[in-house]
Amino acid sequence: MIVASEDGILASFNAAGVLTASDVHVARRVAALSGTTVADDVLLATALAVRAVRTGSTCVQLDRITETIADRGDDEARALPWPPVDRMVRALAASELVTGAPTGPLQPLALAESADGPLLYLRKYFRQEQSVRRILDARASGRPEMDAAAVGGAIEASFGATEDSGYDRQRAAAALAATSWTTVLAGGPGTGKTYTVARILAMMETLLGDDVRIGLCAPTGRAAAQLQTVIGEYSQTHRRLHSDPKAVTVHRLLGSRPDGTFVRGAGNRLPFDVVVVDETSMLPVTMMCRLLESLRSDTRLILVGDPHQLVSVEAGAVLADLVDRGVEVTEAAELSAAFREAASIDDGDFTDSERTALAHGVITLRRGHRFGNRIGDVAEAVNAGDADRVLELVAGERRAGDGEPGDDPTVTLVDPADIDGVRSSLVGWARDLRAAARTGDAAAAVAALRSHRVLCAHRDGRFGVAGWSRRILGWTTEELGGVSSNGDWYAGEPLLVTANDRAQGVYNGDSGVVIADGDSLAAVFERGDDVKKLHPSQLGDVVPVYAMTIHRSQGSQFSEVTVVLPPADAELLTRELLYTAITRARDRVRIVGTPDALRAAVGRRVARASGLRTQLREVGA
Ligand SMILES: Nc1ncnc2c1ncn2[C@@H]1O[C@H](COP(=O)(O)OP(=O)(O)OP(=O)(O)O)[C@@H](O)[C@H]1O
Repeated sequence: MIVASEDGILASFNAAGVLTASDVHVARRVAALSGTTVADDVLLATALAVRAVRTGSTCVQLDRITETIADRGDDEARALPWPPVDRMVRALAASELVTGAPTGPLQPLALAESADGPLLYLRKYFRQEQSVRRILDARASGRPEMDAAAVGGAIEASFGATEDSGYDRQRAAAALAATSWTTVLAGGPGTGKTYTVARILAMMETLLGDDVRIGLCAPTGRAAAQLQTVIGEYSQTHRRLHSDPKAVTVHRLLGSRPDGTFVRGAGNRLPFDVVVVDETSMLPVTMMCRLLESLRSDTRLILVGDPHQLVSVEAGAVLADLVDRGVEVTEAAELSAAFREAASIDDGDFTDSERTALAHGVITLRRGHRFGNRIGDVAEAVNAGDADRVLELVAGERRAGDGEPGDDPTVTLVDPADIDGVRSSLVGWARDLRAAARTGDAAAAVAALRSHRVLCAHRDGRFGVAGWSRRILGWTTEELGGVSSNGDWYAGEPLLVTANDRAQGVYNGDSGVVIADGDSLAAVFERGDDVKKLHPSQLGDVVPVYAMTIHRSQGSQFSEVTVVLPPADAELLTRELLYTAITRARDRVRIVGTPDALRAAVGRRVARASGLRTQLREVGA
């Protein structure tokens, strides 16, 4: 939207789409805090800092602004009157918005020097990031006193004896968690992060006693419910966990109040001995900061997640920053003797960069336990940004009778003009779903539901969820017959929950299916090996789901996934998005899109600026 009242420097940036109307308004309000006229360079920099937060960064990396914003093949943005960076930095360093005015303490901006060049922050995010850094550094400066032999014994008790003498990263993760105050447990989907967490908790009980207080949390209600299911199943099957911890959202753990404040904080810390955060990649810096401030210094913190996945829509990608930071830090990194002994490892087991990461409490699981190698190989090539390799691995879709089935069909690229194969697969999916649902077989219905899912980058438009849902409904109606037209549920209808409902135990992003239930209908949701059944009147916010956004699919798994790519120039189409979509599948992936779109996705990264990866020096502090 164009801001009609804006006639200064921001107008052309607004007209070119670099700044939104809200960026302009917020920047003007921030600038007004100085009480004097603000130089154009400072005003523009302020608006770019506001824009940075809107697009998920905690700061703007000033010497990369034209690169990250203008060089997206957008001539209009490139032709804007971008000021020279050094002039902008000088103006900022002298600005009262950065230094504070003699008349008052207001300093809404923070300017810092870093190895990544000058960074400009809205001060709130600077403070949060600094707080995260300070607390993590303080926690890393000491280690829990542990008897290595006891830790080794507890690991063996919870993971079981092993004959394999090689380096086992899951066991090493447990040794790290026992001997560090903060552990980052990273890994792709299906690498056994949750499997390892369950065993780490059992190990902690052995080491710290059955009355150890464990806090389990995740950024979303659904992720928390999933964590709970896996830990609960582990506890039941292995009869090991005595403390019966309950997983909640991070907000709930911290006691969030309706006014946006929290019960927990530096003055009222959490009572736990061990806190586990799952799906940490989705945790924004604001919540990470609040969580860290609420921890006692002798609480072990285990941050679990996949740093390559899509991150929170709010500012900050703390997990990815911590993983990168672990690898990039160059000072000599020492592994603790207790860790070495408990994990029974020697230096020959890993590379220098892995050693540095371990010394900073970061361990990355690498072995996939869920899907075949081909999906893992494609995901790895996507992460590495190797588009040629991705295209090599992704076979063209072959139709019946098309000749020799030479290539591995696990991951295929489907020409958007030729989607007959996708159509028949989806009609087959809907047929199985209806058949299972009509007999009232809940287990078969949820199995059919998870056998295929269409994932789109966008919500609206031809390539989005709206367009594809219409298309799939059209195909199924044509081939399988119509369903109720008055908006009532029908047996075999796939549903998506769109808001958390703790009372019923369903969460935003959960999918379920309607089945026959005697003379009536019920909705069923998969919960680990169990099924949750709810009556229509118990469900508020649900919509039919024939396709869903990749964002919403985070944390879900399907046997088969069809990924719809938007055109190559869609800004949303990024490496992280493609990676997240592909890794939702266990057995098969179809990518509907052109080779150009696939290349564009692999090439475009979500650029999230932050100062957490490097050392900072505040200018004018
Ligand atoms: N060492 C192991 N031995 C046997 N099975 C394993 C091992 N590690 C993991 N698994 C199994 O592999 C599957 C995937 O593990 P898990 O769910 O813990 O992975 P994850 O990394 O948490 O995945 P996601 O991030 O997708 O939730 C599970 O069925 C788990 O039981």
